[in-house]
Amino acid sequence: MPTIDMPTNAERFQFHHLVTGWQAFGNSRFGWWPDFAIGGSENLWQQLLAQVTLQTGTVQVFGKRHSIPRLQAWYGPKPYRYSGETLPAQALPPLLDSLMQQCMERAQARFDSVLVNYYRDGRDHMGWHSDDEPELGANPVIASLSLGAARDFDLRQRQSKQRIRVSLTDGSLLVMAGRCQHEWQHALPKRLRISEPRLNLTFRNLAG
Ligand SMILES: O=C(O)CCC(=O)C(=O)O
Ligand SMILES: [Fe+2]
Repeated sequence: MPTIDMPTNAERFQFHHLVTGWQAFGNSRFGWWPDFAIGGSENLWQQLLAQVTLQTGTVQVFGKRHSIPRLQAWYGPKPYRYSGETLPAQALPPLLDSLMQQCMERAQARFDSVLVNYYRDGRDHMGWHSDDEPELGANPVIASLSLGAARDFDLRQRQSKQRIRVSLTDGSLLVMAGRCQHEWQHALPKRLRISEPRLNLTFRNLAG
């Protein structure tokens, strides 16, 4: 009988954690800096909410429109398309531009756009996906800056089902690079006991 290389339950549900700095899982690379914006995060929160226009959005699933479980805003030189909706191109407000420069330096990558997600409380969430829109290029680098309530962020390797869980704390920066968007999916699960809001900025490059 052929042996099937399936992970055991213990392997499947054992979470790996990230250490500070860069680390590789095969051809995927993660960068993790929990203290990236520590010190200024309270100010950032206030200023960002003043500069950013958050909107409710909808997605089309099997021909039906649903509102997405979070608020969002898009800034970049090109429109952002996802699940049947388009967010128009819009210049970055000054604060987002300066945060983008800092993230470029840390991530050693070029960015020109940012998707802002606002999670009103622990009910707001994001399901399993990869950031693999063709506009992002073959192996996109994505830098994710978090402010406000800490939320778990889960990653799962498509083939091995390996899992990583990282608590995206206030002021932290997570970078996904290499083959991450091919080999892994990620999600921000619901956390019903959390009543405080969270802001997340994912910097991306659409120019190519
Ligand atoms: O809010 C987060 O940390 C996840 C955001 C995300 O995965 C995305 O915008 O594609
Ligand atoms: Fe994502």
